[in-house]
Parts: sequence; C-alpha cells; structure tokens
Amino acid sequence: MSEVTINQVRAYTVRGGGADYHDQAEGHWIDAQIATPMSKYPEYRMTRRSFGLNVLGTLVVEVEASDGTVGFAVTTGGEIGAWIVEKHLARFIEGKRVTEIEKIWDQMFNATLYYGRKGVVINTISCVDLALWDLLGKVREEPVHQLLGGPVRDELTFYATGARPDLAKQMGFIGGKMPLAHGPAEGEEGLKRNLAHLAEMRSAVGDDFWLMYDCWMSLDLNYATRLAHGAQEFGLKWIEEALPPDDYWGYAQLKRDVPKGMLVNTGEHEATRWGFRLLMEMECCDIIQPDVGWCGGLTELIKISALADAHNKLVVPHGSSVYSYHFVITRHNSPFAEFLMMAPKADEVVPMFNPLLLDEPVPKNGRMSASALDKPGFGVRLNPECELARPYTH
Ligand SMILES: C[C@H](O)[C@H](O)CC(=O)C(=O)O
Ligand SMILES: [Mg+2]
Repeated sequence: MSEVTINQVRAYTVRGGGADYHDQAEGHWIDAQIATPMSKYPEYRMTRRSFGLNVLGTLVVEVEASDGTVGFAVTTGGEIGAWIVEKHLARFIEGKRVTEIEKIWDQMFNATLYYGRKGVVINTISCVDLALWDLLGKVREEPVHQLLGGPVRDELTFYATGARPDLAKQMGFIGGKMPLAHGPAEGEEGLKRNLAHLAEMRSAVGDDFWLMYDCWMSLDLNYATRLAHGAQEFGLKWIEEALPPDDYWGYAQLKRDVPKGMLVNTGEHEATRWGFRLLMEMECCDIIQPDVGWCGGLTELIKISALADAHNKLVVPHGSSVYSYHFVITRHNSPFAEFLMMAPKADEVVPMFNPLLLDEPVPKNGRMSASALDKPGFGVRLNPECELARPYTH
C-alpha cells in the first residue's frame, strides 16, 4: 500500500451550487437581503450576488493513484484554484506516495507563502488535501473518520442555517441560525427590524430551541454590542461573525461586552493554525468555526482542533458537508455540527453540496448516524450530470 504513488492531479471547475453554495439561482434565501461588509453601499445591499459573492464557483480536484484509484474533493475556488493546482501545486503532488499527506501540505503551503496564506490559495490547498485524504481512504478501503481515529459517538446532531428556523425545528434540528438582514448603514430602523425578526422567530419556535444570528462580517463593535444586548431578551444563543475577520481586537472586546451566557462565535473566514491561534490567544470567541474546505483542509484542521482543545474551545466547523462530518464524529470538542439548508426556501433538507455529489448523506430528524459515513474515503461520488470544465492542464 505504501508503494502506491500519485500519478496525476487534475483540477476542474463547475457552476451552480456545489461547494460554492452561494452560487445559486435567483430567488434563493441565501441571496435575499443579508447584511454584509458591502451593505453600506445601497447599490450592493439587496443581494449578495450584486457584489459578486458567487464569482468564484466550485473547484474540483482529482488525484489518481498508480493503482488506478481516484480520490477527489470540492471547495470554493473555481478557475483561480484550478490554475494554482495545475500550474503550481501539481509538482508537489505527482510522484509522491499516497501516504505523504503531511509533506505535500507543507510543501504546498510554504511554496505559496509569497502569494498565499489565506483566501483562494488556502481554499485550493484545502481541496488538494481533502482529495488526498479521500484517496488514502479509498486505497485503504476505510472511511476517513477511521483514519482520524474513529468515531467518539454514535451519531451527529445538527443545527440548521437558513431563513426558516421555525421549519428547521419541525425538521428535528437542535437550533436555527438566521442570516442578519440589516447592517449599521440602515441605522436604528434596521436594528429594530433585526430584533423584531428575532422576536417573531422566538415566538414561533418557543423557549428551548436555539436561535442564532449570522452577521457575515457586516457589523462594527458598537452595533454588534447593541444587537447582542437587544437580543438577550429573545434568548439569542450566539452572535456569529459579527465583525470583519481581521478585527481580532474588536472580537476580544465584543466577547467581553456581550450579555453573560451569550456566545461569540467566528472563524469561517479564518485559516491555518496561526490564524486560529490569534483568535484563541486573544480570547476572541467561544466556539471556533473553521470551514474544512477553506482553513487548510483536514491536515490543518487536526492541528487547529488540538490547539482549540488545549484552550478549552469547541470546534464546530462551518458548512463543509462530508468533510466536516468525518471530522466532527471523531472529536470530543466538536459536540454538534452545522447543516446549511440549501433548498431555495429552506423548507426541506437537501444535500449541502447539491447537486454536485452523489451519496452525500443528510441529517434525518436533525441527526446522522456514524454508520452513514461508513464508506471508503469521504464516501461520495461526483454527479456525472454536473458538467466539469478543465480550464488548465500541466
Ligand atoms: C447565511 C450566511 O450569510 C452564510 O451564507 C453562511 C454562513 O455564514 C454559515 O453557514 O455560517
Ligand atoms: Mg457563518
């Protein structure tokens, strides 16, 4: 097995849903009015597609081994990611043994430091890394969660992210995280509307169901603090990604200033052990939320999670579908998982990376048994009906 080597890496792009889950058709809840760092410009306030949230599209990376086994993974990265894989990263992958994941990660990261570290470069490295874990699992005929040490519980429990926490409750989820609609540029009236919406949802779901607000980097410290205090009477469980990801100082202050018991969570746009180290050492948040496809992949998430454990922080990955499920089931400090509701009206459970993957497991009644993950690698296949393009070769 250790003699199986990697013959070829190939990078493709695909449009319409998939790992770039913001790449949805018009009318989807995820493209309704949602507060963003661009909301201060009225012309970019009403939809996120207006400022280009979906420009990247999905990146698919395949790695083919000398025995013919193919591993693959998907992330947000599109054509830029495909270029990075084909024109730069391929040299660190092809010819290596399928077990050399740590060394490949180190070479990819260090060779791209001069233009990388975060953003689309680290998304791309994450995608290659996940494809390598998928390949190793398939070569060994074991699920990735077994390669990580095996499940620590029998099932995953999920909260749902979407526009309809009231329906998520009926579907068996433990909580509902809503997008915040209005940002600071919409003033007192917007703040009132944000709180009124939370109040309305609280009366729809009752007292015990978790409700959270996802602020997608859109607020400033003063607004976030006022929102948190206003939201306390409606039992807001956490305020998420309230500030721009580089404002570690603001997060540290926010965490000190929110009502006692309310959680401050962030990290979906943070990357690598060093970024998360800052969040933790500066006491920026309660739960860190790395996206497995954006933070550096599984190889990096293992390190981030160990660091979090030593800081008594929970790790609840952002989105990331199977890449997150295989990890969360193996970690004591990841007690539950996120499920992004990708049905346009958030009124039914559809696979998170719909329609790109086949066999992508979904929660039933808000839960997923560990046995649903018992297939080699990450246990998913590419849907042949999704048209892949290979814009570059090497
Ligand atoms: C709903 C949020 O604005 C975003 O699209 C997803 C997200 O941040 C999350 O799932 O967390
Ligand atoms: Mg979020």
